[in-house]
Amino acid sequence: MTEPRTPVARLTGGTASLGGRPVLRGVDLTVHPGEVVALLGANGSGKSTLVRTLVGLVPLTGGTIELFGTPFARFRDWSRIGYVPQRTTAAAGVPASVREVVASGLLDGRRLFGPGREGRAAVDAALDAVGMRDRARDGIAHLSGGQQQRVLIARALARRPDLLIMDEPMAGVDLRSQEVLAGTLRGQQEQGRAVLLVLHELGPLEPLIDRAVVLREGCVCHDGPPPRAVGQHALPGHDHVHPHDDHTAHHAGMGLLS
Ligand SMILES: Nc1ncnc2c1ncn2[C@@H]1O[C@H](COP(=O)(O)OP(=O)(O)OP(=O)(O)O)[C@@H](O)[C@H]1O
Repeated sequence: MTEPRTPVARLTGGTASLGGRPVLRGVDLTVHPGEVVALLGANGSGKSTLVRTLVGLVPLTGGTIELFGTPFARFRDWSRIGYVPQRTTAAAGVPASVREVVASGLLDGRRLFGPGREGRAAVDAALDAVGMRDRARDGIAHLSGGQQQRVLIARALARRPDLLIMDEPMAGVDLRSQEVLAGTLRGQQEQGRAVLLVLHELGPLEPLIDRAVVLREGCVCHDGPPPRAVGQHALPGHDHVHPHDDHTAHHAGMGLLS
């Protein structure tokens, strides 16, 4: 008999409030090793809040989180988790080079993760993985939105995370960046590492998704196979608009997996 594998993340009965308003209202979510899980739902359904509770950016008001089998309060092994936040235009004001941003992904608490040479190799590998090695010395502010997204993915990949969490990585990015993202998902899958990604629709990533969890008004209304072909737009209550969606993803996305 095989040992049941410890989930990489488990949220049980999770509740959270923002600005005094309940945003998560009793959410159960489990991510197993090697799984690629999509978190779907309409604007404001609580997707970002959910992933932010998992990385400690939003406190739970009720329920429990376990990461790699360890209760949240005792979890210290943050280098096993990579987090790519929802992209904003804030990067435009950051005077850092691509390499510096990626290297910052190796900061673990107050110390650099690993010795210098090993750290540099990890940064190079992450830059290669997203096709940005040749831009390493460029300022992040000089990149397109999609390229900035790739740098943030590389920043998370530099840790070689066992759980990679990405919040709307497809929003408003170009075709090449979508391809990089799909390659990242495949790479994680092949290495038996888990991915949790917030998406507003499955789109061309659908074949790479093992399971979809759909939130509606802070509750899980579906947890199972990805809603096939018709995508998330067929789900009741779907009404998603995205502020930085430039429609590139929708028009160019079909070439993603070819
Ligand atoms: N800092 C905040 N203070 C108060 N309310 C907030 C705050 N951040 C988010 N909210 C509200 O919490 C709810 C859930 O937001 P959240 O960003 O988790 O949803 P989402 O499903 O990720 O939405 P989107 O698809 O638009 O990113 C929304 O109604 C939002 O307006």
